[in-house]
Amino acid sequence: MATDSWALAVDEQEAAAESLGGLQIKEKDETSKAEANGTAKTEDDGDKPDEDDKEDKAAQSLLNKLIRSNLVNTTNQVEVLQRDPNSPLYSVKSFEELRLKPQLLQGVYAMGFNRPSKIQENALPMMLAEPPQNLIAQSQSGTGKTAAFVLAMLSHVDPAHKWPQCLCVSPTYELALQTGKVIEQMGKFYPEVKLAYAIRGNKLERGMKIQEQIVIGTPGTVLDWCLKLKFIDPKKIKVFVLDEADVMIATQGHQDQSIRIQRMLPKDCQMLLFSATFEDSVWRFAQRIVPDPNIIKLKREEETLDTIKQYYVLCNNKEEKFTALCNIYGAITIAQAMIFCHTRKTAGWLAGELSREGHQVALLSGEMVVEQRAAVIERFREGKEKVLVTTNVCARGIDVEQVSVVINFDLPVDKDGNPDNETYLHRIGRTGRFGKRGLAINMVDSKHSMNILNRIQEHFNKKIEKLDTDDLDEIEKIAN
Ligand SMILES: Nc1ncnc2c1ncn2[C@@H]1O[C@H](COP(=O)(O)OP(=O)(O)OP(=O)(O)O)[C@@H](O)[C@H]1O
Repeated sequence: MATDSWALAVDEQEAAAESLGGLQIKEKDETSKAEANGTAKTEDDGDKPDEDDKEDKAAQSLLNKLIRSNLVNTTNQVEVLQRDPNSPLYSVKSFEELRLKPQLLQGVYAMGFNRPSKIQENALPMMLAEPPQNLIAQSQSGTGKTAAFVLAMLSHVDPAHKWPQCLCVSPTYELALQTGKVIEQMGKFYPEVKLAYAIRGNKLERGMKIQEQIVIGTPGTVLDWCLKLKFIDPKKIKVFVLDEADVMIATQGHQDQSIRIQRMLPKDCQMLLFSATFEDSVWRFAQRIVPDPNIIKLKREEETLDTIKQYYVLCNNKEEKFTALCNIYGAITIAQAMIFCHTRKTAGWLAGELSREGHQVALLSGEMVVEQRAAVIERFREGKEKVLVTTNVCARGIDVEQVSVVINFDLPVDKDGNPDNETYLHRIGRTGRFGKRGLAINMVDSKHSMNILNRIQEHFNKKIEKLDTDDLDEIEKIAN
């Protein structure tokens, strides 16, 4: 299906992904994974839904970090539960109030932070208090948790001591590297403090002792370094951070390893745990890791369909859906659109067809590793491409504010073929705060998909209007 310009666009995307630097781009063994999963039946000629539809929390979290350049705004209030309810509740509105070391304040400002984020206002005074306080903090990705605990670790180390004093565990190698980068950035003007990575592949000579004051790594390697190889003396650790607890517990074995690490630490070691979500399993785990915690929670901003105009278009097959799409493009001006497909095959086909029609198309699908996906999204955000065709892989977590038109080329369904209301809302919903008007167009091509649409409509109790894409006047109206 590839046309020259399409092939060129893919080359450009791949080059962009490679130039992202820092992290290695790895090939994934998609074929064998897809074969292993070969039973799934879909509307698309037996084609399989994108492999990465399966929740991959670590990849999602990494993608979020790679594409995010700013704090996520929220109007919700922070909830604080103090261990000692009688002690005054401190919160700060500026970094100066924290009496940070000048080198660290310089680092914070060099990163472009003017004032603490919502979660940092309460978390930082607790984390920097004397005596140290334990903390469990939950808030969505992008609200400033990493920056907060990095600042706490850097504040607590004594650079004169050449041994590990702060230990941070992350669920994956890549996530550990990302946090390491923040430590390096924030500690830029504090060069006496050094950082070591306890990650697979980082082999040290037996018998040696680590001199770096901060160690960041994955639970298995950290445990080995403390217990088996004795590179780290856990009794000298003053601050223990467990990051991304929700991602951590999704991986077999990480929970036990983390608990075993925690048990080796001294009683007065400060324990800090962070999570983007707080389901019961995370909460139970958090309580095993952090004794006598203070708790800070920041609710996620709710998405709504209130400011969205929703339509559906009746078609018979994917070719007709494509024609309808072209008619829409012919009638209204669409600055940028995201188009969601159920399978990689449909997404690839559609991207090729659109490209043939002269659209600048970006394609996002499961065979790309996270860094490549991040690069494609980045290019789209910069406006280099006007249409982003994607499978479910990026339905979550990407926040492209300028996109006002979302097209469900296939309706979102879960693995059992039922309507996936949550994904529907997440794709087209907007937070009240950024209540820009949006347009959502759903393509319906069978009785089955009409049924899905009706159920989505019922679920949200919001009418989805029928749109006749052969009638140009009618299409023009929806843009007003
Ligand atoms: N006080 C602040 N002022 C401005 N920007 C900030 C501040 N704190 C953090 N940031 C920036 O906001 C973004 C999100 O912060 P951070 O990574 O700490 O959030 P997080 O809650 O840990 O999310 P994630 O788990 O996805 O990393 C980063 O780009 C970070 O540099």
